[in-house]
This record gives sequence, C-alpha cells and structure tokens, in this order.
Amino acid sequence: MTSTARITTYLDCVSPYSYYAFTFLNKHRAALDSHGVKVDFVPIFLGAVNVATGNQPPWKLPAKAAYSAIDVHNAKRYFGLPALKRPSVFPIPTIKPQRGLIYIKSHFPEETYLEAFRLLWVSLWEQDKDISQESQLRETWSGLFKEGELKNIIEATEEEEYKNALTENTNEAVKNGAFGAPWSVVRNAKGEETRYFGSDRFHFMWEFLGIGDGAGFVPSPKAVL
Ligand SMILES: N[C@@H](CCC(=O)N[C@@H](CS)C(=O)NCC(=O)O)C(=O)O
Repeated sequence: MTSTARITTYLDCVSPYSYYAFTFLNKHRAALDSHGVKVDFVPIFLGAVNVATGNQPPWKLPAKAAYSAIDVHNAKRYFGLPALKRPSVFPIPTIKPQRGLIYIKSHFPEETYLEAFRLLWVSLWEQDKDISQESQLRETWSGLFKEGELKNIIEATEEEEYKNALTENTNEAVKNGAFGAPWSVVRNAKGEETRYFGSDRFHFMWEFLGIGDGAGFVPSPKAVL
C-alpha cells in the first residue's frame, strides 16, 4: 500500500509550545517514518497569524501567562528540555530567523535544517539571546555553517523570495485553520485530513493515523519483517 500519511507542522521559534511539538515530533520522526508517516516542519510568522485571525498571544491574558509556568514545569519533565525562561526582550520579531530557516530548508540537508530550527529555540528560550539581531542570529548558527554559507543565509533574510515564502507559509497555515502555533495538518493513509493545535494533542493524532497502541502516547517503531 502506498501511504500518503503526513504531518505538516507550522512553527515559529517565538513560540515555546512550538519548541515542545518540534522536540517531540523530531524525536519520534524515525518511528513515524516506519509507519509511513512523513513529518514536515514549516516555518511561519506567528505575529501575522494573530493579526489575520484576530487572536492574541496567551501571555496577554494574566491567568494564561501564570498557567504557562505549570506548562514549563511539565514540559521540562515530559519533553526532556531545560526549564524555558521568558526572554528579557520579548516578544521579538522572528521574521528574519524564520526567513533564514526557509533558505536553509531549501539549500541544506534536512538534518542541518532541523538543527538550525532547534538552535533558534535554544538561543531565545534557554540562553536569552535576541535572535532578531543579526549578531545574535549569526552566533546561533555559527557552529553549523561556514562563514560564506552564513553570509548567504543572512542575506536571504532580506530577499523578496524569502520574504514572500514566509508570507506564503503563514497564509497557508491560516488557510488551514491556524489561529496559533504549533499548528499541525495531518493526513492519514486513507487520505483523510484533520488539524491539531498545540503540543498536547499527539494522542489524538496517533489515533487518527492509526498508530501507537491505542492507549499509549508514543508510537513504537513498526517491526520490520
Ligand atoms: N495547549 C497548547 C497551547 C499552545 C499555545 O498556547 N501556543 C501559543 C503560542 S506559544 C498560541 O499560539 N496560542 C494561541 C491561543 O492559545 O489561542 C499546548 O500545550 O501546546
């Protein structure tokens, strides 16, 4: 059977919940692949999603902002991440890092792209670096790319092609129902499609995809016969 199963997850590094979803899906990518489910991580600009849908970031509501501390505590344990700290400059415009990721995605191997994505969250949410500043963005990616490559990436963040690509990705997410991040559009092997908001609905996702043990959260790799 040719499977068309796919998880397309729209993410912005400004969003800590996007970091959780990225960490979890990336960890289980190989197991999902063994079930015929491909995962695609798509950079978007969450600020524009909020404008397009009239939504507000959760930290604008004091009760939600307070609750996020509980999520940080649980996520530390569950996703195996350090306790994320609200950056001292926040929110920051993540347009340039997100455009840079689109360039990286189309010019480098997938593993490099995924590591570049991960490092943005590490810089912003673990090391309190303002990655909207070119110097901090360069520093974030300096271990991953040669100087000439980094120059091209930084230049791409100002080019029309990548400006348009980020707008298109963001519009596509909104067209697919996004009002926040992470946003996932999931297609199962029957070709049916549905959507999930957040980093806390993977159990629904596995059920829809027909993988996992039905009650468990994590799909184990499919046995190869
Ligand atoms: N319950 C979700 C919350 C995700 C979330 O709050 N994401 C933020 C961005 S960091 C957002 O876009 N929120 C929009 C909303 O809550 O309407 C989870 O645990 O992942």
